[in-house]
Parts: sequence; structure tokens; C-alpha cells
Amino acid sequence: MISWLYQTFFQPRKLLSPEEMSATVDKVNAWIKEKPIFVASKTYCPYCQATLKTLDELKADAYVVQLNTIDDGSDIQDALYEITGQRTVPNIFIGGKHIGGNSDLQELKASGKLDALLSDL
Ligand SMILES: N[C@@H](CCC(=O)N[C@@H](CS)C(=O)NCC(=O)O)C(=O)O
Repeated sequence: MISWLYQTFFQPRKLLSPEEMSATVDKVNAWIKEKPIFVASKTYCPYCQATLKTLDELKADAYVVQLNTIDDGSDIQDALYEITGQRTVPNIFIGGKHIGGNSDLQELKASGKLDALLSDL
């Protein structure tokens, strides 16, 4: 139990070498470029759930990476910070353009600009 608690909450993360970090940034940039809609998410995050619900309602097919379910999720989050200056999730890209987080997506929806962005895909 003590060992599980330590490994889950306190085990220090292995930091990436500059080369590994650069490879992760390249991987994330490829998703941004190649996926019409890319969302970095976490399964327990209510803002992420709101974003995915909105995209689903608009029948917008997103490539979703759930960072908390994969081994390199923290590295991808670091790469996203390097690329966008944003560390929080959801981190949303549409048509290669950085949208921001859920509040940014909801503002775009409310202003009618989200439909235009999606129809350009
Ligand atoms: N205003 C942001 C709030 C996003 C936010 O606070 N997300 C939390 C998760 S629910 C987060 O990223 N926390 C830092 C982390 O998980 O590393 C939005 O609308 O997207």
C-alpha cells in the first residue's frame, strides 16, 4: 500500500533528454498538422468532457489523446506547453490552428465562428 502510494503520487518523473523532447514536440506538431481536429484531454477533466460533448453535438470528429491514460502523457503535455504556452487541458486545435481551452471553444461556438472553422475543414 505504502509502495503503491509512493509510486502513484511521489515517484519522480524521468525527465526527457533534449533529443527526446524534440522528438515529442515533432510528434505533437505532426498531429496538429495532420489531424483536422486534435484535442489533448484527460479523462477526469470536466472541461475536456464539455469540449468533447460540444464537438460530438456538432458531429465534428476529433482525434483525442487522453494524456492521463498513456505513458508519455506528461511529456506530451510538456511539448504542448512548448508549442502553445498552454499547459492545461483540453488543448484544442482545429485545422492546424491553436484554439485554446474549453472556454475558448465555447466562446467560438457562441459567436458562431466555430461552425465556420469546422466547415472549412
Ligand atoms: N479555463 C480552462 C480550464 C482548464 C483546466 O483547468 N483544466 C485542468 C484539468 S480539469 C488542468 O489542465 N489542470 C492541470 C493539469 O491537469 O495538468 C478551459 O476552459 O479549458
